[in-house]
Amino acid sequence: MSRPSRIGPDAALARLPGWARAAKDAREAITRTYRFADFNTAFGFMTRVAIKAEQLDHHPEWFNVYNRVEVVLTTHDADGVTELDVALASFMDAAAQAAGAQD
Ligand SMILES: C[C@H](O)[C@H](O)[C@H]1CNC2=NC(N)=NC(=O)C2=N1
Repeated sequence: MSRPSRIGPDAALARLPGWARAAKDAREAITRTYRFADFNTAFGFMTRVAIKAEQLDHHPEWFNVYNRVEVVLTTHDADGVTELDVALASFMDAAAQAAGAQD
């Protein structure tokens, strides 16, 4: 998936319960906020996602305060949402669940 083509947010969101259109963003992007037990758990999640992001060569935009991680995903190279965003979002959901995240 080196040159992903745009699938758009609706197709992505249909496969990603818990995710939403990033409404405050002028760009086409999807977002989800995870809450963990504490900072250590949140940062452990981010570390696992960072390793996956490097493998995919696809990187999240995210913001962390203590136990909260806000994520925005979009594919800069495609000017929109692609299969790479679905792949990274799905990995994040599994990692967050394994780390005991609450919505
Ligand atoms: C050169 C490198 O492959 C590109 O810049 C990659 C890196 N990570 C990326 N991450 C995201 N989210 N979108 C991209 O288009 C993107 N492109």
